[in-house]
Amino acid sequence: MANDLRVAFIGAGNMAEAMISGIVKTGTLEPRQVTATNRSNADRLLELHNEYGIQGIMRDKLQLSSYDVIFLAMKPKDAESSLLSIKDHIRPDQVVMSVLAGISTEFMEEHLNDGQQVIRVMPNTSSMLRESATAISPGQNVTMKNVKLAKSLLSSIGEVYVIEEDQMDLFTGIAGSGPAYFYYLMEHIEKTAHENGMDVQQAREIGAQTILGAAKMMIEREETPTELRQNVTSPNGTTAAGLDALNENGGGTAIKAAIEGAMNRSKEITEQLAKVTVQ
Ligand SMILES: NC(=O)C1=CN([C@@H]2O[C@H](COP(=O)(O)OP(=O)(O)OC[C@H]3O[C@@H](n4cnc5c(N)ncnc54)[C@H](OP(=O)(O)O)[C@@H]3O)[C@@H](O)[C@H]2O)C=CC1
Ligand SMILES: O=C(O)[C@@H]1CCC=N1
Repeated sequence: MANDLRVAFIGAGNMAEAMISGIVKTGTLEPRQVTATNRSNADRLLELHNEYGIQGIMRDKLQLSSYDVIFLAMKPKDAESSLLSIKDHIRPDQVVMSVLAGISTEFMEEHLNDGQQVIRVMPNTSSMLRESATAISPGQNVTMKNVKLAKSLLSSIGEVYVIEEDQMDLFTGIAGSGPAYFYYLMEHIEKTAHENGMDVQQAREIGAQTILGAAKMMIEREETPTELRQNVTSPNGTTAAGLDALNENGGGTAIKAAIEGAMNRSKEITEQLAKVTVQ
């Protein structure tokens, strides 16, 4: 990565930190190449500076023209005002990468000047450990050079997938929101283990190692998840009893509902913002 590349984050919350951690701790960028901004929370900026060595400055002090990449990392409700606030302070050769759920490249392009380069990005908080599943969908004006830049920058926080934008809501339901489903699963593993007499910390380690092992099997082995599940399941054994209980209690339906619930919320954000803009 070029050592004169400069990246600014507008919005220095959880997602920005997860990305900054991955980018800086892997040495992909030097801390001096990264700036994070907030509108009002100065303590947070100091915290990020102390932890990662990056620059933290208030949003109104940010010299936008000095950055090659501008990440938008505030909440979707603040997208429109943020886009309008950067619109006339950036050049067409700078690229705006947004991690905001439900904010389309079309919406970004409409709120920026003609020809502006934008990329929609959906990472997840596992960026912190370089284990994100991150999707990118380039807008219509982006150069191949900047798509490559996005891929190499984001590969420092995990795997990168270039997808069609019409799959972005679904990707958000699976991968952007996905870590939370596994944390929820773990909360219930811990609770059940505790109710049955196990120490919570020990249950956490055992549960996490089990999820990690299963994830690695799916990544590294050739068998499908169905074959892997069948390999665990002895006839009339313990797994069969567990899976029967999962099915009887709507396990599969709940997983589908979670993914589609998040996906539909992403679509809804897009639609709500389009309405606000038209009014
Ligand atoms: N958390 C996650 O797992 C993921 C989140 N995302 C997306 O990332 C975005 C941020 O989420 P998250 O980090 O969780 O949110 P947070 O609430 O943790 O962070 C948002 C930050 O943005 C700042 N902010 C808000 N408006 C502005 C503005 N106009 N200019 C500068 N800074 C601003 C806030 O500080 P202040 O109020 O001081 O300005 C705050 O620090 C969301 O759009 C979400 O959809 C995407 C993938 C995963
Ligand atoms: O909950 C949210 O809206 C964000 C987007 C994906 C994960 N967190």
